[in-house]
Amino acid sequence: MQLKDLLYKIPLLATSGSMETDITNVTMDSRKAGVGSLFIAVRGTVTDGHSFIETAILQGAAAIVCEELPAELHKAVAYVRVQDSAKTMGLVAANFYQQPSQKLKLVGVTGTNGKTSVATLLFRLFRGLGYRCGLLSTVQNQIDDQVIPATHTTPDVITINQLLTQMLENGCTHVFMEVSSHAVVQERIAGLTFAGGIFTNITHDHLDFHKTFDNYIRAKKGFFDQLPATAFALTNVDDKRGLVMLQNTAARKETYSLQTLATFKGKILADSLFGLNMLVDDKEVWFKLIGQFNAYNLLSVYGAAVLLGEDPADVLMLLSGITPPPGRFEQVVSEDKIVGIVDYAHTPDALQNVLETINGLRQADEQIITIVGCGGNRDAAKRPIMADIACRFSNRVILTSDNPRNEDPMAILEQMQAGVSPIDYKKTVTIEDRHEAIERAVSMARPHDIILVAGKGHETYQEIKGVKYDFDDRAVLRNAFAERGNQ
Ligand SMILES: CC(=O)N[C@H]1[C@@H](OP(=O)(O)OP(=O)(O)OC[C@H]2O[C@@H](n3ccc(=O)[nH]c3=O)[C@H](O)[C@@H]2O)O[C@H](CO)[C@@H](O)[C@@H]1O[C@H](C)C(=O)N[C@@H](C)C(=O)N[C@H](CCC(=O)O)C(=O)O
Ligand SMILES: Nc1ncnc2c1ncn2[C@@H]1O[C@H](COP(=O)(O)OP(=O)(O)OP(=O)(O)O)[C@@H](O)[C@H]1O
Ligand SMILES: N[C@H](CCC[C@H](N)C(=O)O)C(=O)O
Ligand SMILES: [Mg+2]
Repeated sequence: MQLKDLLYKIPLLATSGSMETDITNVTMDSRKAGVGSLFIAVRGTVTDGHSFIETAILQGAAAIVCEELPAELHKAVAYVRVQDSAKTMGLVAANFYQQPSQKLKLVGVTGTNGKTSVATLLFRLFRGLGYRCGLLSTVQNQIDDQVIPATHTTPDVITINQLLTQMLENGCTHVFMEVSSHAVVQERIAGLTFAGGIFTNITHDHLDFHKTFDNYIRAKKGFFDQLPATAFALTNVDDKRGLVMLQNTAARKETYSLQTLATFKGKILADSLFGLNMLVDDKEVWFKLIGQFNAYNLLSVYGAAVLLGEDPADVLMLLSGITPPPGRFEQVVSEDKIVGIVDYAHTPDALQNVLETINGLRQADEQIITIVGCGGNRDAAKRPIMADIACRFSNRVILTSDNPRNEDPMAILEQMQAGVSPIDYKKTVTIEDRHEAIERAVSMARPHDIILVAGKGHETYQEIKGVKYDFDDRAVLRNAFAERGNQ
C-alpha cells in the first residue's frame, strides 16, 4: 500500500519525500521495523519513540510519522509530521487493514469493574444466538473457538486491527471488547468504528496513571465522546457518573438500572450461592451468576443485545444458562464443604461488592476468611483501603502478595497493614508467600466456612521481579483441600 493511502483523511502538518512510497507494514516499535515499514514515533510513559527513528531507518523503515522531524533527513525516506502520533497510529492502522471495525458490529465495554464479565457474557450470548464472534479481553482474546493469549485488557491499536481482520476472515459478525482507561488515553482505540459502547461503573483505581479521579472519569468518558451517531451508548444510571459519560456523545443514549426508571430495568428477587432470580423488564428469570454486581452485568448485556436487534425473549432464555467467566466468583468446594471462592476483585469497590455478596449469602455462623494482596507497580492508594475493607467484611484476613512486579512485597504489605484499624489487628495475619497464605487459610477453616481468595482470579502466574512464575489460586486451593482430606 502506498503511504498516501495510509494517510487518507489524516491531517498532516508537514511532509518530506515521496508520498507514493510503498509500505509493507506499520509499527510503533522500532524493534519490529523492517524493510518497507512505516515507523510511527509515539511518546510513551517510559521513553520517547522519537529517539528510535534512526534505529528504525537502519533496519529498513521506508517512512516515518512523527510529531517532531529529526534534524537530518534521509533522502530515501519519507517523513510526515502530525499533531498527535498516537492518534495517527490508530487512523493509519485502520487504513492499512482496510477498516475491519466498519465491517463488524464492534461493541466496547468500559468501567472500573465488570468489563471482562460483560464482554465475555456478550460473546457467549451471541455465539449462543448463532453468530460467529470475536472477543478481546483481559483473560484472553478469542476468534470463535480459537483462543489467542492476551497481554493487555485492550491491546495496542495495530494488534486490535490485526485481530479484527482475522475475525472477519473467520466469518465473525460481532466483536466484543474491553476498553480500558489506559487504552482511551493512549489512543489504542483511535480509528475504530464502534456499533455500541457500554459503561459499567467507575470507582477508585489506576490513579497512579491518571493522577486524579477527574482525569480517570474524563478518560472513560473519552470513549463515549468518540462514538459515532450510528452507535448506541448504554450506561448504568445507578452509578453517580453514569450520565456524565453520555454528556457529549453523538451516539443514541440508552440506560439500565436496578433502582430507577431506565430503558432496561431490573429487580433482584433473590440472590443465593446457586444464582440470581430477577425481574428483567418485568419478566422473571433465573441466572447462574451470583451477586448484585452481576445483576448489573446481566442487565447491561441484555440491553446491549436488544439494542443490537435481538429478540428479548431469546436473549433472556440463553442468558439464563450462561456461566460466569473464569476466576470471577469461581467456586472450589472441599470434601468437608469449605467453600473456596476465587475472584478477580483487585479494586476496593470490587472487593467490597464480593464480600457484601458473600455476607449476604451466609446462612449461619460460617466464618469468612479473606486472602488478599495488592499488585506492585500499580495504584498504591488502594492498598490500605483494600486491607480495611477485607477486615470490615471478614472474620479472618490474611494479607499476602498479589503480583509484586518490581516492588518489594513486604513494602506493599506494610502499606496494606496501615489501613487495618486497631480493633481489627487481631483478626489479621501477614504471610508474604501466597501459596503459604492459601494453605494457612485452609488449615484455619471449619466445614462450611467461606474462603475468599481475591485479586488474581483467572491468572495462571505470579509476576515477581520481571519473571512470571506458574501460579493459579484455584489449583493451589484445590491441592490444599486435597491435602486436608488426606490428613
Ligand atoms: C503504562 C502503559 O500503559 N504502558 C503501555 C504503553 O507503553 P509506554 O507508553 O510505557 O511505552 P514506552 O516504553 O515509553 O515506549 C514509547 C514508544 O517507544 C517505542 N519504543 C520503545 C523502545 C524501543 O526500543 N523502540 C521503540 O520504538 C515503543 O514501542 C512505544 O511506541 O504502550 C505500550 C504499547 O501499547 C504498552 O505495551 C504498555 O503497556 C504496559 C506494558 C502496561 O503494563 N500497561 C498496563 C498498565 C495497561 O495498559 N493496563 C490496561 C488495563 C488496566 C485496567 O483497566 O485494568 C490494559 O489495557 O491492559
Ligand atoms: N459490575 C460490577 N460492579 C462491581 N464489581 C464488579 C462488577 N463486575 C465484576 N465485579 C468485580 O470485579 C472483579 C473484576 O471483574 P472483571 O474482570 O469483569 O472487571 P474488569 O473491569 O474487566 O477488570 P480489569 O480492569 O482488570 O480488566 C470481579 O471479579 C468482581 O469481583
Ligand atoms: N488490569 C489490571 C489487573 C490487576 C490484577 C492484579 N492481580 C494485579 O496484578 O494488580 C492491571 O493491570 O492493573
Ligand atoms: Mg478486564
